[in-house]
Formats: sequence, C-alpha cells, structure tokens
Amino acid sequence: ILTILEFPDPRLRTKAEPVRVFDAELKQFVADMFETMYAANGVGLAATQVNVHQRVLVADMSDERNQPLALINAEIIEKDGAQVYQEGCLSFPGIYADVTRALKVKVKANDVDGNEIVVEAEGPLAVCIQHEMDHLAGKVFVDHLSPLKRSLLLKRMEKQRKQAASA
Ligand SMILES: O=C(O)C[C@@H](Cc1ccccc1)[C@H](O)SCc1ccccc1
Ligand SMILES: [Zn+2]
Repeated sequence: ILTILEFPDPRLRTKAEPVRVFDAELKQFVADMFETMYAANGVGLAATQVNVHQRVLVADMSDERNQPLALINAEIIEKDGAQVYQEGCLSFPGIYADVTRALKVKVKANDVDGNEIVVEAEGPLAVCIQHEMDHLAGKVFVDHLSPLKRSLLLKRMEKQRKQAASA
C-alpha cells in the first residue's frame, strides 16, 4: 500500500514524466497502485498522488471492483460534449464539488506492456480519466472551481482535519 499525498502537499503540483521503460518494475508499481486505490475505496488513482512522477493512472469504476484499467502516457485525442459530476479526490478527504468536464473522451495510451491502445470513455469513466490526467499535469479538481467556492471547501477541509485531529 502506497501513501497518498494530501493537499496542500506541493508535490501534488509536480508534472509527471512519460514512461519510457516497460519492465517488471513498472508492472509491480501498477499493481501497487491498484492495491492502494482499492484499499482507499477510490475509483481512480494517479501516480502523482503517491509521489511517483511518471505518467501512470489506474481506474476501476465497476461495482464488483473487477474492471481494472491502467493507462500509461495517456493523451486525450478527442473530446466531446460536457457533463457536471460531483467529484471527490483521495488527496482531499471529505470534500466533494461539482466539476464540469467533457462528456466523452478518446484516449491514446500504452498498456503495461508498452502496446499502444485507444480507449473511448464517456460518463463517469470519462470524468475519472480526465481527473487522473489532471493529477499527472499537477492540477487538482479544486483548480476548476471559482476562487470563492475553492476557499469555502478548503476551509471546511481544514475544519474537518482539526476536528479529526482533536477527536
Ligand atoms: O483522487 C483520485 O484521483 C481518485 C478519485 C477518482 C475520481 C474523482 C472524481 C470522479 C471520478 C473518479 C476518487 O476515486 S473519487 C471517489 C472517492 C473520493 C474519496 C474517497 C473515496 C473515494
Ligand atoms: Zn484526485
């Protein structure tokens, strides 16, 4: 299980580097990412969140937790439409906010063996992929909010943290 960085950790602002070597070590890292995501009840996780600055993201939106998707060096090659989705983030425990993102995305990526794949996603999976790709670019979901909304949410997160600390 890897440690997930929590905002405002500045390392969350790091831009991830492309993966160039597709070896057993990468496979082990991807397995560790899935283990960490499942343990945290997340539906997605970006390498940036575990302080590894390589373009790796994992996701599993299925209820049975049996549809793992690992995208390496993902790039959005087409996007379409718009949707509002109430997002959470493992790096911002306890806060959720509506974010508008593309409804559909077509993504070119590598699988863990280095083969090129194209994934078309829409709805929640499209939201998740865009959310994780933001992480890999050093962006976090509150960056999409108005300054007022962002400050209200971050104040509430701080309050929850203080309460949890004193509890
Ligand atoms: O922090 C992450 O990137 C994981 C997100 C992925 C996600 C965010 C927004 C929309 C779809 C997926 C979390 O899995 S969101 C759900 C969540 C949040 C906090 C704690 C547990 C689960
Ligand atoms: Zn997140």
